[in-house]
Amino acid sequence: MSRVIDVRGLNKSFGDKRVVRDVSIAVDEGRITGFLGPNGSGKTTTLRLLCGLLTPDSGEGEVLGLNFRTESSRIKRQTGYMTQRFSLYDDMTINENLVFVARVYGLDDRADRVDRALKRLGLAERRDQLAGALSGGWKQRLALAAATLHEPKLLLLDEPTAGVDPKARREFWDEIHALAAEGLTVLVSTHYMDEAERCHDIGYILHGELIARGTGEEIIDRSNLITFNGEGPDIDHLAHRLATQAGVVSASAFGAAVHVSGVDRAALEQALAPYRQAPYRWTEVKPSLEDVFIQLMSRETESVQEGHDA
Ligand SMILES: Nc1ncnc2c1ncn2[C@@H]1O[C@H](COP(=O)(O)OP(=O)(O)OP(=O)(O)O)[C@@H](O)[C@H]1O
Repeated sequence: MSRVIDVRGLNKSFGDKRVVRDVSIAVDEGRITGFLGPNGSGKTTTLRLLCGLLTPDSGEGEVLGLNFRTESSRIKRQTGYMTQRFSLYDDMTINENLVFVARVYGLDDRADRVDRALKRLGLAERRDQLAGALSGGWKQRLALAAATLHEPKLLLLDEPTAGVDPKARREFWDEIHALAAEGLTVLVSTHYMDEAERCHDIGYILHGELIARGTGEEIIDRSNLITFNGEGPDIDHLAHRLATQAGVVSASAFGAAVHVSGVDRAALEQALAPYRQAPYRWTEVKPSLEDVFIQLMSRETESVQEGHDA
């Protein structure tokens, strides 16, 4: 398996605002890497730097075996990019949109390429429908068809399924995995837990820094987070009360249960002590990825309170 991205010390500022801070990242061929983090943490900017759409202030390394600073135009030609907003033409059909994209890229065998993309993404029967008349899920498929029409080696997806229903999201991700199985390397920014769980690897970005990296399992193991699952009456109020206790990083209701997490076992036990009796039932559970991300995000609140330099 070859290394598709190997970049070190990436920095980017807009004016006096540092948006990406010393990011180093390595990604192997055929891997799907998800970038998570709060709004404005630098996910989109990092993706754009890696494919040469933005020029970094500093950093070195290779993307697709090319120098990512001096050969960005060659990298761009082998990269597909799907932006957050639907960027195709509502008043053109699916087919017309794809033919148009093929022309803009100057692709050969246009009709064949478009046919293959339509078949692959299950769009063939809808080829004459106006893009503007499609539901969110079908629009995303069309956008994916357009972004992969030139058969890129690297695919960047910026919050690809925002506002798309779970079934369409699942199908979209099945397709992403099929593409990855053929060797396409995928970088995706997302806020959705189910998407994070479908990535091979995850990077968590906070204030432009890559503060956690690895598989979901590795990130959970390294978090040192302790989580208890509690059941009993009036769970919503219990979650609310526990959330403000010392030693509790997060307390959230999930249906009829509450997930309470912390990093200091003694302090967490102390917070739970008043409720360690009937009718409440507690079991220690493995933290979920969501529990860990909430903990990572709580560092943001702390650093804002401490006056993080912008
Ligand atoms: N072209 C630009 N000029 C100035 N500031 C920018 C530019 N692009 C992004 N920013 C700022 O950089 C910061 C990081 O933005 P970015 O879009 O990378 O974050 P993000 O993590 O992708 O956020 P979201 O989850 O909301 O999409 C934000 O404060 C944003 O306002």
